Amino acid sequence: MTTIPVIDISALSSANRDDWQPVIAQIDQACREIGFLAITGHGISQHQLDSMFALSKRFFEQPMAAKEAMAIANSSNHRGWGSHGAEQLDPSNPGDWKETFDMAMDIHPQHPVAQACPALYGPNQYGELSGFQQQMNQHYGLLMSVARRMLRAMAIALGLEDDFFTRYFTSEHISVLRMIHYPPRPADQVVAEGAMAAGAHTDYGCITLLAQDDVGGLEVQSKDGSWISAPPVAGSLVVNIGDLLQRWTNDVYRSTAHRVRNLAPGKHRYSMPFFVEPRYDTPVATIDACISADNPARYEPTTSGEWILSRFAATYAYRQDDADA
Ligand SMILES: O=C(O)CCC(=O)C(=O)O
Ligand SMILES: [Fe+2]
Repeated sequence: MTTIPVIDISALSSANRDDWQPVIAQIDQACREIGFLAITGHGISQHQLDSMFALSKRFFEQPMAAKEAMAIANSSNHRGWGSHGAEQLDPSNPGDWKETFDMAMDIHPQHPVAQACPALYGPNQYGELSGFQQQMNQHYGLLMSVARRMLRAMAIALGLEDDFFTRYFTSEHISVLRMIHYPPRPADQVVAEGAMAAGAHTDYGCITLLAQDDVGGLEVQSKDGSWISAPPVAGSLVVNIGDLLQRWTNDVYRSTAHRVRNLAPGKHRYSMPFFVEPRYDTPVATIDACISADNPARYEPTTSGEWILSRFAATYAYRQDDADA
């Protein structure tokens, strides 16, 4: 495979269930073979995506003090603005060069889910930008409706009830909308050969829906280890499988490593991943239909919250080791 498939999912919105099947088969094949696809016909207009990128640009152009006032480091539930660039510890070996903003459902600290799992639930930090909170929340709703359609298609493809996955997204799920700005690296920064704007990683959750601007640079690792480009396709969203869904499906669906190539000097890049993650107490036990003689059960049962928190912990340990090195 040298490209990721582009699939028009408009038939999934048909009232006639028979129309869904050809699209479901294409999605299923992409999830098994490469874990990455691009979708069109998802119902979010180019105009809406453009207005979100314009909002993102305005957001990141705010003065540093305004962004620092909503620093993710001051949030107990991973919401707000983060900059790896500003915290670069070793300028001769710079890693990712990006700033981010994370938001999710805005939940009062007294809500039972926030009481039960304060590391994943709580308030957002929006700052002062006019209209920002409303636009982010409206876009979050649009993306969630696409995510539900995709999760329903995957459930049907795997021979499960239509709502096998979506039932864990009816309320208090932990999906996160992130905006990313990859600024140009400073002229005096020494960049190692092969340095990436975003290093190779897999995503934690069930699926990710990604909007990218027209700069390009996203690459996906294929089964043979080679890197293939996932170039911008106008109006599309990139969809990829995350580790939690790979685990749930006993590796039938693949969570694939991806990275973003370093940008040409002076270039800015903007992207917007939406990490689709179910309620913290979702039981994630290997789906029976994904177990066979050739593919025996590989994983112990876990919960969504336990899994996501273990991945956060691993990331922090890794970063800590990195800093100590
Ligand atoms: O910026 C991109 O295109 C990819 C971002 C990404 O993979 C991530 O944030 O998990
Ligand atoms: Fe990613």
